[in-house]
Amino acid sequence: MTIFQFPKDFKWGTATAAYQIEGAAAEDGRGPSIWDTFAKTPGKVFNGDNGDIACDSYHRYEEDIELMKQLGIQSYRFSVSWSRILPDGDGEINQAGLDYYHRFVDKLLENGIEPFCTLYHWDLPQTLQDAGGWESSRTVDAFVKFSEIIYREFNGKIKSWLTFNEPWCIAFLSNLLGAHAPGNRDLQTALNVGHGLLLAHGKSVKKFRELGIDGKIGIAPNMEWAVPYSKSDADKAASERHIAWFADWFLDPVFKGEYPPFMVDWFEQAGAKVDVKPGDMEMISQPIDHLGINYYTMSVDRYNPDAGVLGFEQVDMGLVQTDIGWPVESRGLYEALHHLQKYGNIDIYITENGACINDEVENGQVKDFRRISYLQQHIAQIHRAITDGIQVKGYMAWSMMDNFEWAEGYRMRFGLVHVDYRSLVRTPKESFYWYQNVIRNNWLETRP
Ligand SMILES: CCOCCOc1ccc(-c2cn(C[C@@H]3NC[C@@H](O)[C@H]3O)nn2)cc1
Repeated sequence: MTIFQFPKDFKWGTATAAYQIEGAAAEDGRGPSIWDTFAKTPGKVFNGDNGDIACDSYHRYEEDIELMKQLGIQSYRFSVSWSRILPDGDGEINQAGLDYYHRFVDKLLENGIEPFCTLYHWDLPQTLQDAGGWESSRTVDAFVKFSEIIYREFNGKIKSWLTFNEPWCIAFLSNLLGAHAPGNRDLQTALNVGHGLLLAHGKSVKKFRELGIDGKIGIAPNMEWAVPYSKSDADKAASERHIAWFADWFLDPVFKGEYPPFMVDWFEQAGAKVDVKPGDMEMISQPIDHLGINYYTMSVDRYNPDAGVLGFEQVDMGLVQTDIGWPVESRGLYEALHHLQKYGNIDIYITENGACINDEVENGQVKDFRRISYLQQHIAQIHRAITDGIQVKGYMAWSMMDNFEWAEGYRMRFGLVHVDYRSLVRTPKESFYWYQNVIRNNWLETRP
């Protein structure tokens, strides 16, 4: 057996997002978001599932926080529903929305749990989408207004902040691949959306500094590690495009003030170009304090000019897969963390990592041993990176509880806690108790 001791100030946590757990979609003044619209568009979400009820955490947050306390986490990552605060995106403030998040954050603090807040986790108010979405300066300005309201309201209560969750999903999954809301399938739109959200990020960070908010702020890209299928230059270039598509396309602007030139060229060959205005890149590259990284899987890539805009296909190498079909390869997390060092040795939080394992409750238990194996492998790789001097400061398992997994609806379960969506009964899984032990010890034990 090996013991991996973590630094004494390492933060163990879990993560969720508003639309995925809250429910109460039209309660207390909340306005519709693009996910309310998308989920109710036939054929977009498995089984026609939507977030009307979800885990009903809007009403059950005290029970959820009790489970977090039992788990022993130091930090809980959540997101704010923008359309609960500004129902039409940039108009009148809905005080009931602010009141809810005060009750919620106060309950976390009462229980000694640090609130780690994501401002934007995909639920754009529909009125802003109707007005052009992230391609429009109105949405960019509205995000700055929304973030300023939350900064001012929770200054002193919330000290860890993220502007955007998974820019790749917001820009490309949602506007090139069409798999997520609003479901566009156009490369130029995707590039415009990516630039819009980066501008909003930079302007919001600038506002955060101007207000003198007591805390730290960053952004949370999702990363997929990729290796070439063969030694050919074409396959090597394909895997490099894959990695850059998810990470560098957003992190080069934030840290270097420019898009990665080789990707700019690749997209231009595909007929699309970002319209960068004077001052944009200076605004986007406001210094940040930490980086959230969401990691789930890695890929073996082969060049294929017919395989979509990026010209790579993922080769099935027979790896164990989770129930959503993602290969399990924890070494990709280690490699991804080293890849990020080119931006400097910035504080990094693993803001999402977890496994889709769809085990159900049997005799009051959920024996999700495959999730334990996944978590153990990935946490071990984090320890390996820390040993190399990489500043990983925390780990937030995705997810605290089973929830609405976007286009997959409720069939895909990532939670440490099982949710029965009919009764809304929560049942801690075996992985909950395993993680509780890791947190209590602040070390990981590999099985003998
Ligand atoms: C038409 C082609 O479609 C291909 C699907 O391609 C992807 C890629 C990546 C994802 C994905 C999902 N998650 C988990 C979430 N992260 C944020 C949190 O809300 C979790 O629910 N991470 N990445 C989904 C789909």
